[in-house]
Amino acid sequence: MYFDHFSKKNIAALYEAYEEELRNNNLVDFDNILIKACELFRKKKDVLAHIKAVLVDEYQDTNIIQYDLIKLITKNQFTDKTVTIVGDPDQSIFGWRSAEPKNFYKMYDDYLDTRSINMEQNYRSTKAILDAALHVIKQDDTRIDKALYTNNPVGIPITILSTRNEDTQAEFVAKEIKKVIKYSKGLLSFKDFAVLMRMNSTSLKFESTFRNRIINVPKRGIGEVTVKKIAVLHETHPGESMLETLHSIGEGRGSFNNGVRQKIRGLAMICEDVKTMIKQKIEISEILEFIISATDYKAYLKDEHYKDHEARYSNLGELISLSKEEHHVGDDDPIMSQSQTQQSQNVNPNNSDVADIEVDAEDEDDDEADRSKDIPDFTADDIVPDFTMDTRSDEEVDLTDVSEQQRKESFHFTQNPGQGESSTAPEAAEVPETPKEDSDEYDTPVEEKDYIVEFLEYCSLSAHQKEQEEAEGGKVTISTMHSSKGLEWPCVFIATCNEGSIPCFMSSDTLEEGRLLYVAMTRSQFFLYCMCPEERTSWGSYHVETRTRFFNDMKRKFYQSIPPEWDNETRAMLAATLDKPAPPDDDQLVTKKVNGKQPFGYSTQYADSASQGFYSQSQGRQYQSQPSPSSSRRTFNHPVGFVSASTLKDPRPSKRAKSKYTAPKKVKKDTAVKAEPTNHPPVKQEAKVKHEPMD
Ligand SMILES: Nc1ncnc2c1ncn2[C@@H]1O[C@H](COP(=O)(O)OP(=O)(O)OP(=O)(O)O)[C@@H](O)[C@H]1O
Repeated sequence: MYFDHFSKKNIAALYEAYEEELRNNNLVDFDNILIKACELFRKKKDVLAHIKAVLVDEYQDTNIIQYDLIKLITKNQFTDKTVTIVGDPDQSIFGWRSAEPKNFYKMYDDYLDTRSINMEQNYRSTKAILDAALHVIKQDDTRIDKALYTNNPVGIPITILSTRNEDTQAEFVAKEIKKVIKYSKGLLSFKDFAVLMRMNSTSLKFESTFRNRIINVPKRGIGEVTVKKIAVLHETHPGESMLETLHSIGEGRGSFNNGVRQKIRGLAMICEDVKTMIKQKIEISEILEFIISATDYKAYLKDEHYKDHEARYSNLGELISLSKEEHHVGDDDPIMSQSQTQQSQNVNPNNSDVADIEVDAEDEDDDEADRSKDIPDFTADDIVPDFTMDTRSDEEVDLTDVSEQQRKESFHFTQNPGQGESSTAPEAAEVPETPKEDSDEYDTPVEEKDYIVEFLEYCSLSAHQKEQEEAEGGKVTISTMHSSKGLEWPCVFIATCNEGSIPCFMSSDTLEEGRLLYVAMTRSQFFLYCMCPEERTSWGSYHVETRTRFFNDMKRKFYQSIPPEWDNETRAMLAATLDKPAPPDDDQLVTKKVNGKQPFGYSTQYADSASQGFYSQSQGRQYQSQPSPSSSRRTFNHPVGFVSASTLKDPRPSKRAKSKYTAPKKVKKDTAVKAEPTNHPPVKQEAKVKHEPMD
């Protein structure tokens, strides 16, 4: 309806106005970059004279104008140069932004001596993942078949797992990530996991669940880039305090988007409030409490320090208690002296950035393997089956020593004469004077804020964020399928593999949706989980969901409907796939079988001759696809919220599926990667087309 009213005429007028605005501001958008480059290369061919060769990657995503650009650069009297293009028609996923798979065939017309080289070896994924992904992509019967193979380990079948709804899906993923890290014994950390989804909106559930469970979410605050921009602005205005810079940004200085500007404005307001509190000699404990609350520091700790946020938060409590205690500053106190020296030499109290205060709870010197032990076990409400893996005591972060140490070394305060017991103001010599009413608050003498500055300075044991992240194994990636293109992770979860989501109800090109799922699946190196919630809520109402058609008729040996089981062989295969040394075998790591069957649905016969065993380059060790001798049998009980995918053909079509996807089989002529009737040789996977200079 909206579009009906918005006639083509209006759109044309709007576009003209948009172009005018770009011109007035001396700007070009991405499309214009291409258009203007083509214009330039047509008019001034000699600007291309220095180009010797052209290499185009992700060729399957080029559109018509990009193809013209390639031609302009490579085929004129100045630049009749070699061009090499690399692309995979099966990964053509940008049809909606005019990518043109037919560009592959155009190449043969325009470059007559084109040679193509098929690159069919996959170095990334296990054979099990490739098999499942090929099942999906092969449903496009218009595509050119290719003979993909890998010398990687067979691996384990992919997991296609039903969950009750999207909440339990996110819960499962959060817990499974922790479990896999734990069982991998140092092979994997958070950075090795990705959750991929068709639509951005799906990420919200994961973000909130990860906040609670893994405490690992994309940054929403003021990031590193913004901090750098603020610093540059500050430096270009000598004599201005940092707080003044923040205020000026809040009022519109510099190029920040509205969201960031608002955050900076908020930060400046917090600083102002703190200054006022200091002036009013408010107790440090109260100021601290205010800062913690105003900066939502608790949430920050949860986000950034998944492992020990509670311990860190209680450490802040310690700090507040400490600030309420009665202490005396000794002149010969080495800590005090050092602190004073630093302060008088270096510290401009006006620059103290309250938002950067970070209280570190412990030394992070434990290695990766030890860290994995720190991951808490699942709680009673776990939806993950009860694995028999040894759950040896997960070390809680012990703050006792830290707190004690901190207490010993802490900055000492004395009770402010005339104030109550809870007063935290320093002794008389260090009591800040109340600034004169008319004094410039930014010029407040250093001495006046000694007690605050020193206290904050001393207590701020901040670690560089990047080092911190590195120490904690990075972050789980949450990404759309489109954005995952070209990337890879040892463990990938694909969320909401349901009809309506993939293929997406908004897409008219089902084949492209299949390719998109193929791209997502082939991002994984070893573990691949395809999650299928049975119910979803959209716009306030429930829908029964159907698993995506792309999994229909998948061979049973290609997938399992329970989470992967772990044994030493799995871990050895994981290590071999990642080309890492395998951790020593662990008798506690139990192979589990479902009803006595082969745990993964893959029999040893499944492995082809090339992969009957597999070889770890790193260890020079030959592994066989045989069950571990230490394996024991186990039957799974599926707990609440966890539903076994007993069959991939869900007999119940969802309401949405019914309405949107009653006749999905027809291939739209203009959207498939269908070959034009042509005499050209077929293009296969990763076709490299090379054009030698023509005579
Ligand atoms: N010759 C090789 N030997 C060993 N490993 C390789 C080789 N070529 C590529 N790899 C590894 O295989 C993985 C995939 O490689 P790369 O990203 O170049 O492939 P790609 O074809 O661009 O993948 P995609 O298009 O699916 O994203 C990477 O981990 C890379 O290091």
